[in-house]
Amino acid sequence: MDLTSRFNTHFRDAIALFEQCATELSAPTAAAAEALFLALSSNCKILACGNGGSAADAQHFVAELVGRFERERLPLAAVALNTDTAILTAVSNDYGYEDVFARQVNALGQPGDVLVAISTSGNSPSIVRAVEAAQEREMVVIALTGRGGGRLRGMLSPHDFHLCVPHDRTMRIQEVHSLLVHLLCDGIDAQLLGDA
Ligand SMILES: O=C(CO)[C@@H](O)[C@H](O)[C@H](O)[C@H](O)COP(=O)(O)O
Ligand SMILES: [Zn+2]
Repeated sequence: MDLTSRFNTHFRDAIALFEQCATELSAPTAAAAEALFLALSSNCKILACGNGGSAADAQHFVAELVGRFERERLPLAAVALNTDTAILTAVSNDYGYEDVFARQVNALGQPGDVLVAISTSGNSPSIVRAVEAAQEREMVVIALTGRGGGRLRGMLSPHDFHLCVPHDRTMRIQEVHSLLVHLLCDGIDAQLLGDA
């Protein structure tokens, strides 16, 4: 097995996708970063959720906001909904896994808050329900998806933001999501602290 050649193909596929995303996603990601800054400036908060690798992305995003990204600044109001094992197990056990994030959105979400919903397929029921709950609570939704956006595509309103990676492979989509998380952090800090 020629792993070197295999990995070379991965690098080239990732480079081509990042090139395409630079063209297609820079503007919508800038708009999403502006919405996040506006919410934080209005004393609203950010909730983030995802499953599996996307759960890690949601935690990563929130850690950059509550801790810091590249520059010193005040901590920012953000919560990852996929981190508290007592809540995750209780809600899954008592209501079903589909409600695991929606229940927390209903507990914490206020009008003007932002839900960052991360799903490579756009079809995970727990994420779909979280988005429904956020919309019922008049929150703004920023959806990071792939594969055309799945069910989430048809649910988003003109006030929401859809960052859909134009690829069908989960690993490739997640690689771009990881960059998008950093761009959103960079965009918030640039608006807070100026260009650096
Ligand atoms: O990271 C990976 C695969 O690369 C997995 O853990 C993956 O995130 C899980 O299968 C998720 O449950 C997929 O959910 P979603 O992205 O379709 O919402
Ligand atoms: Zn993964």
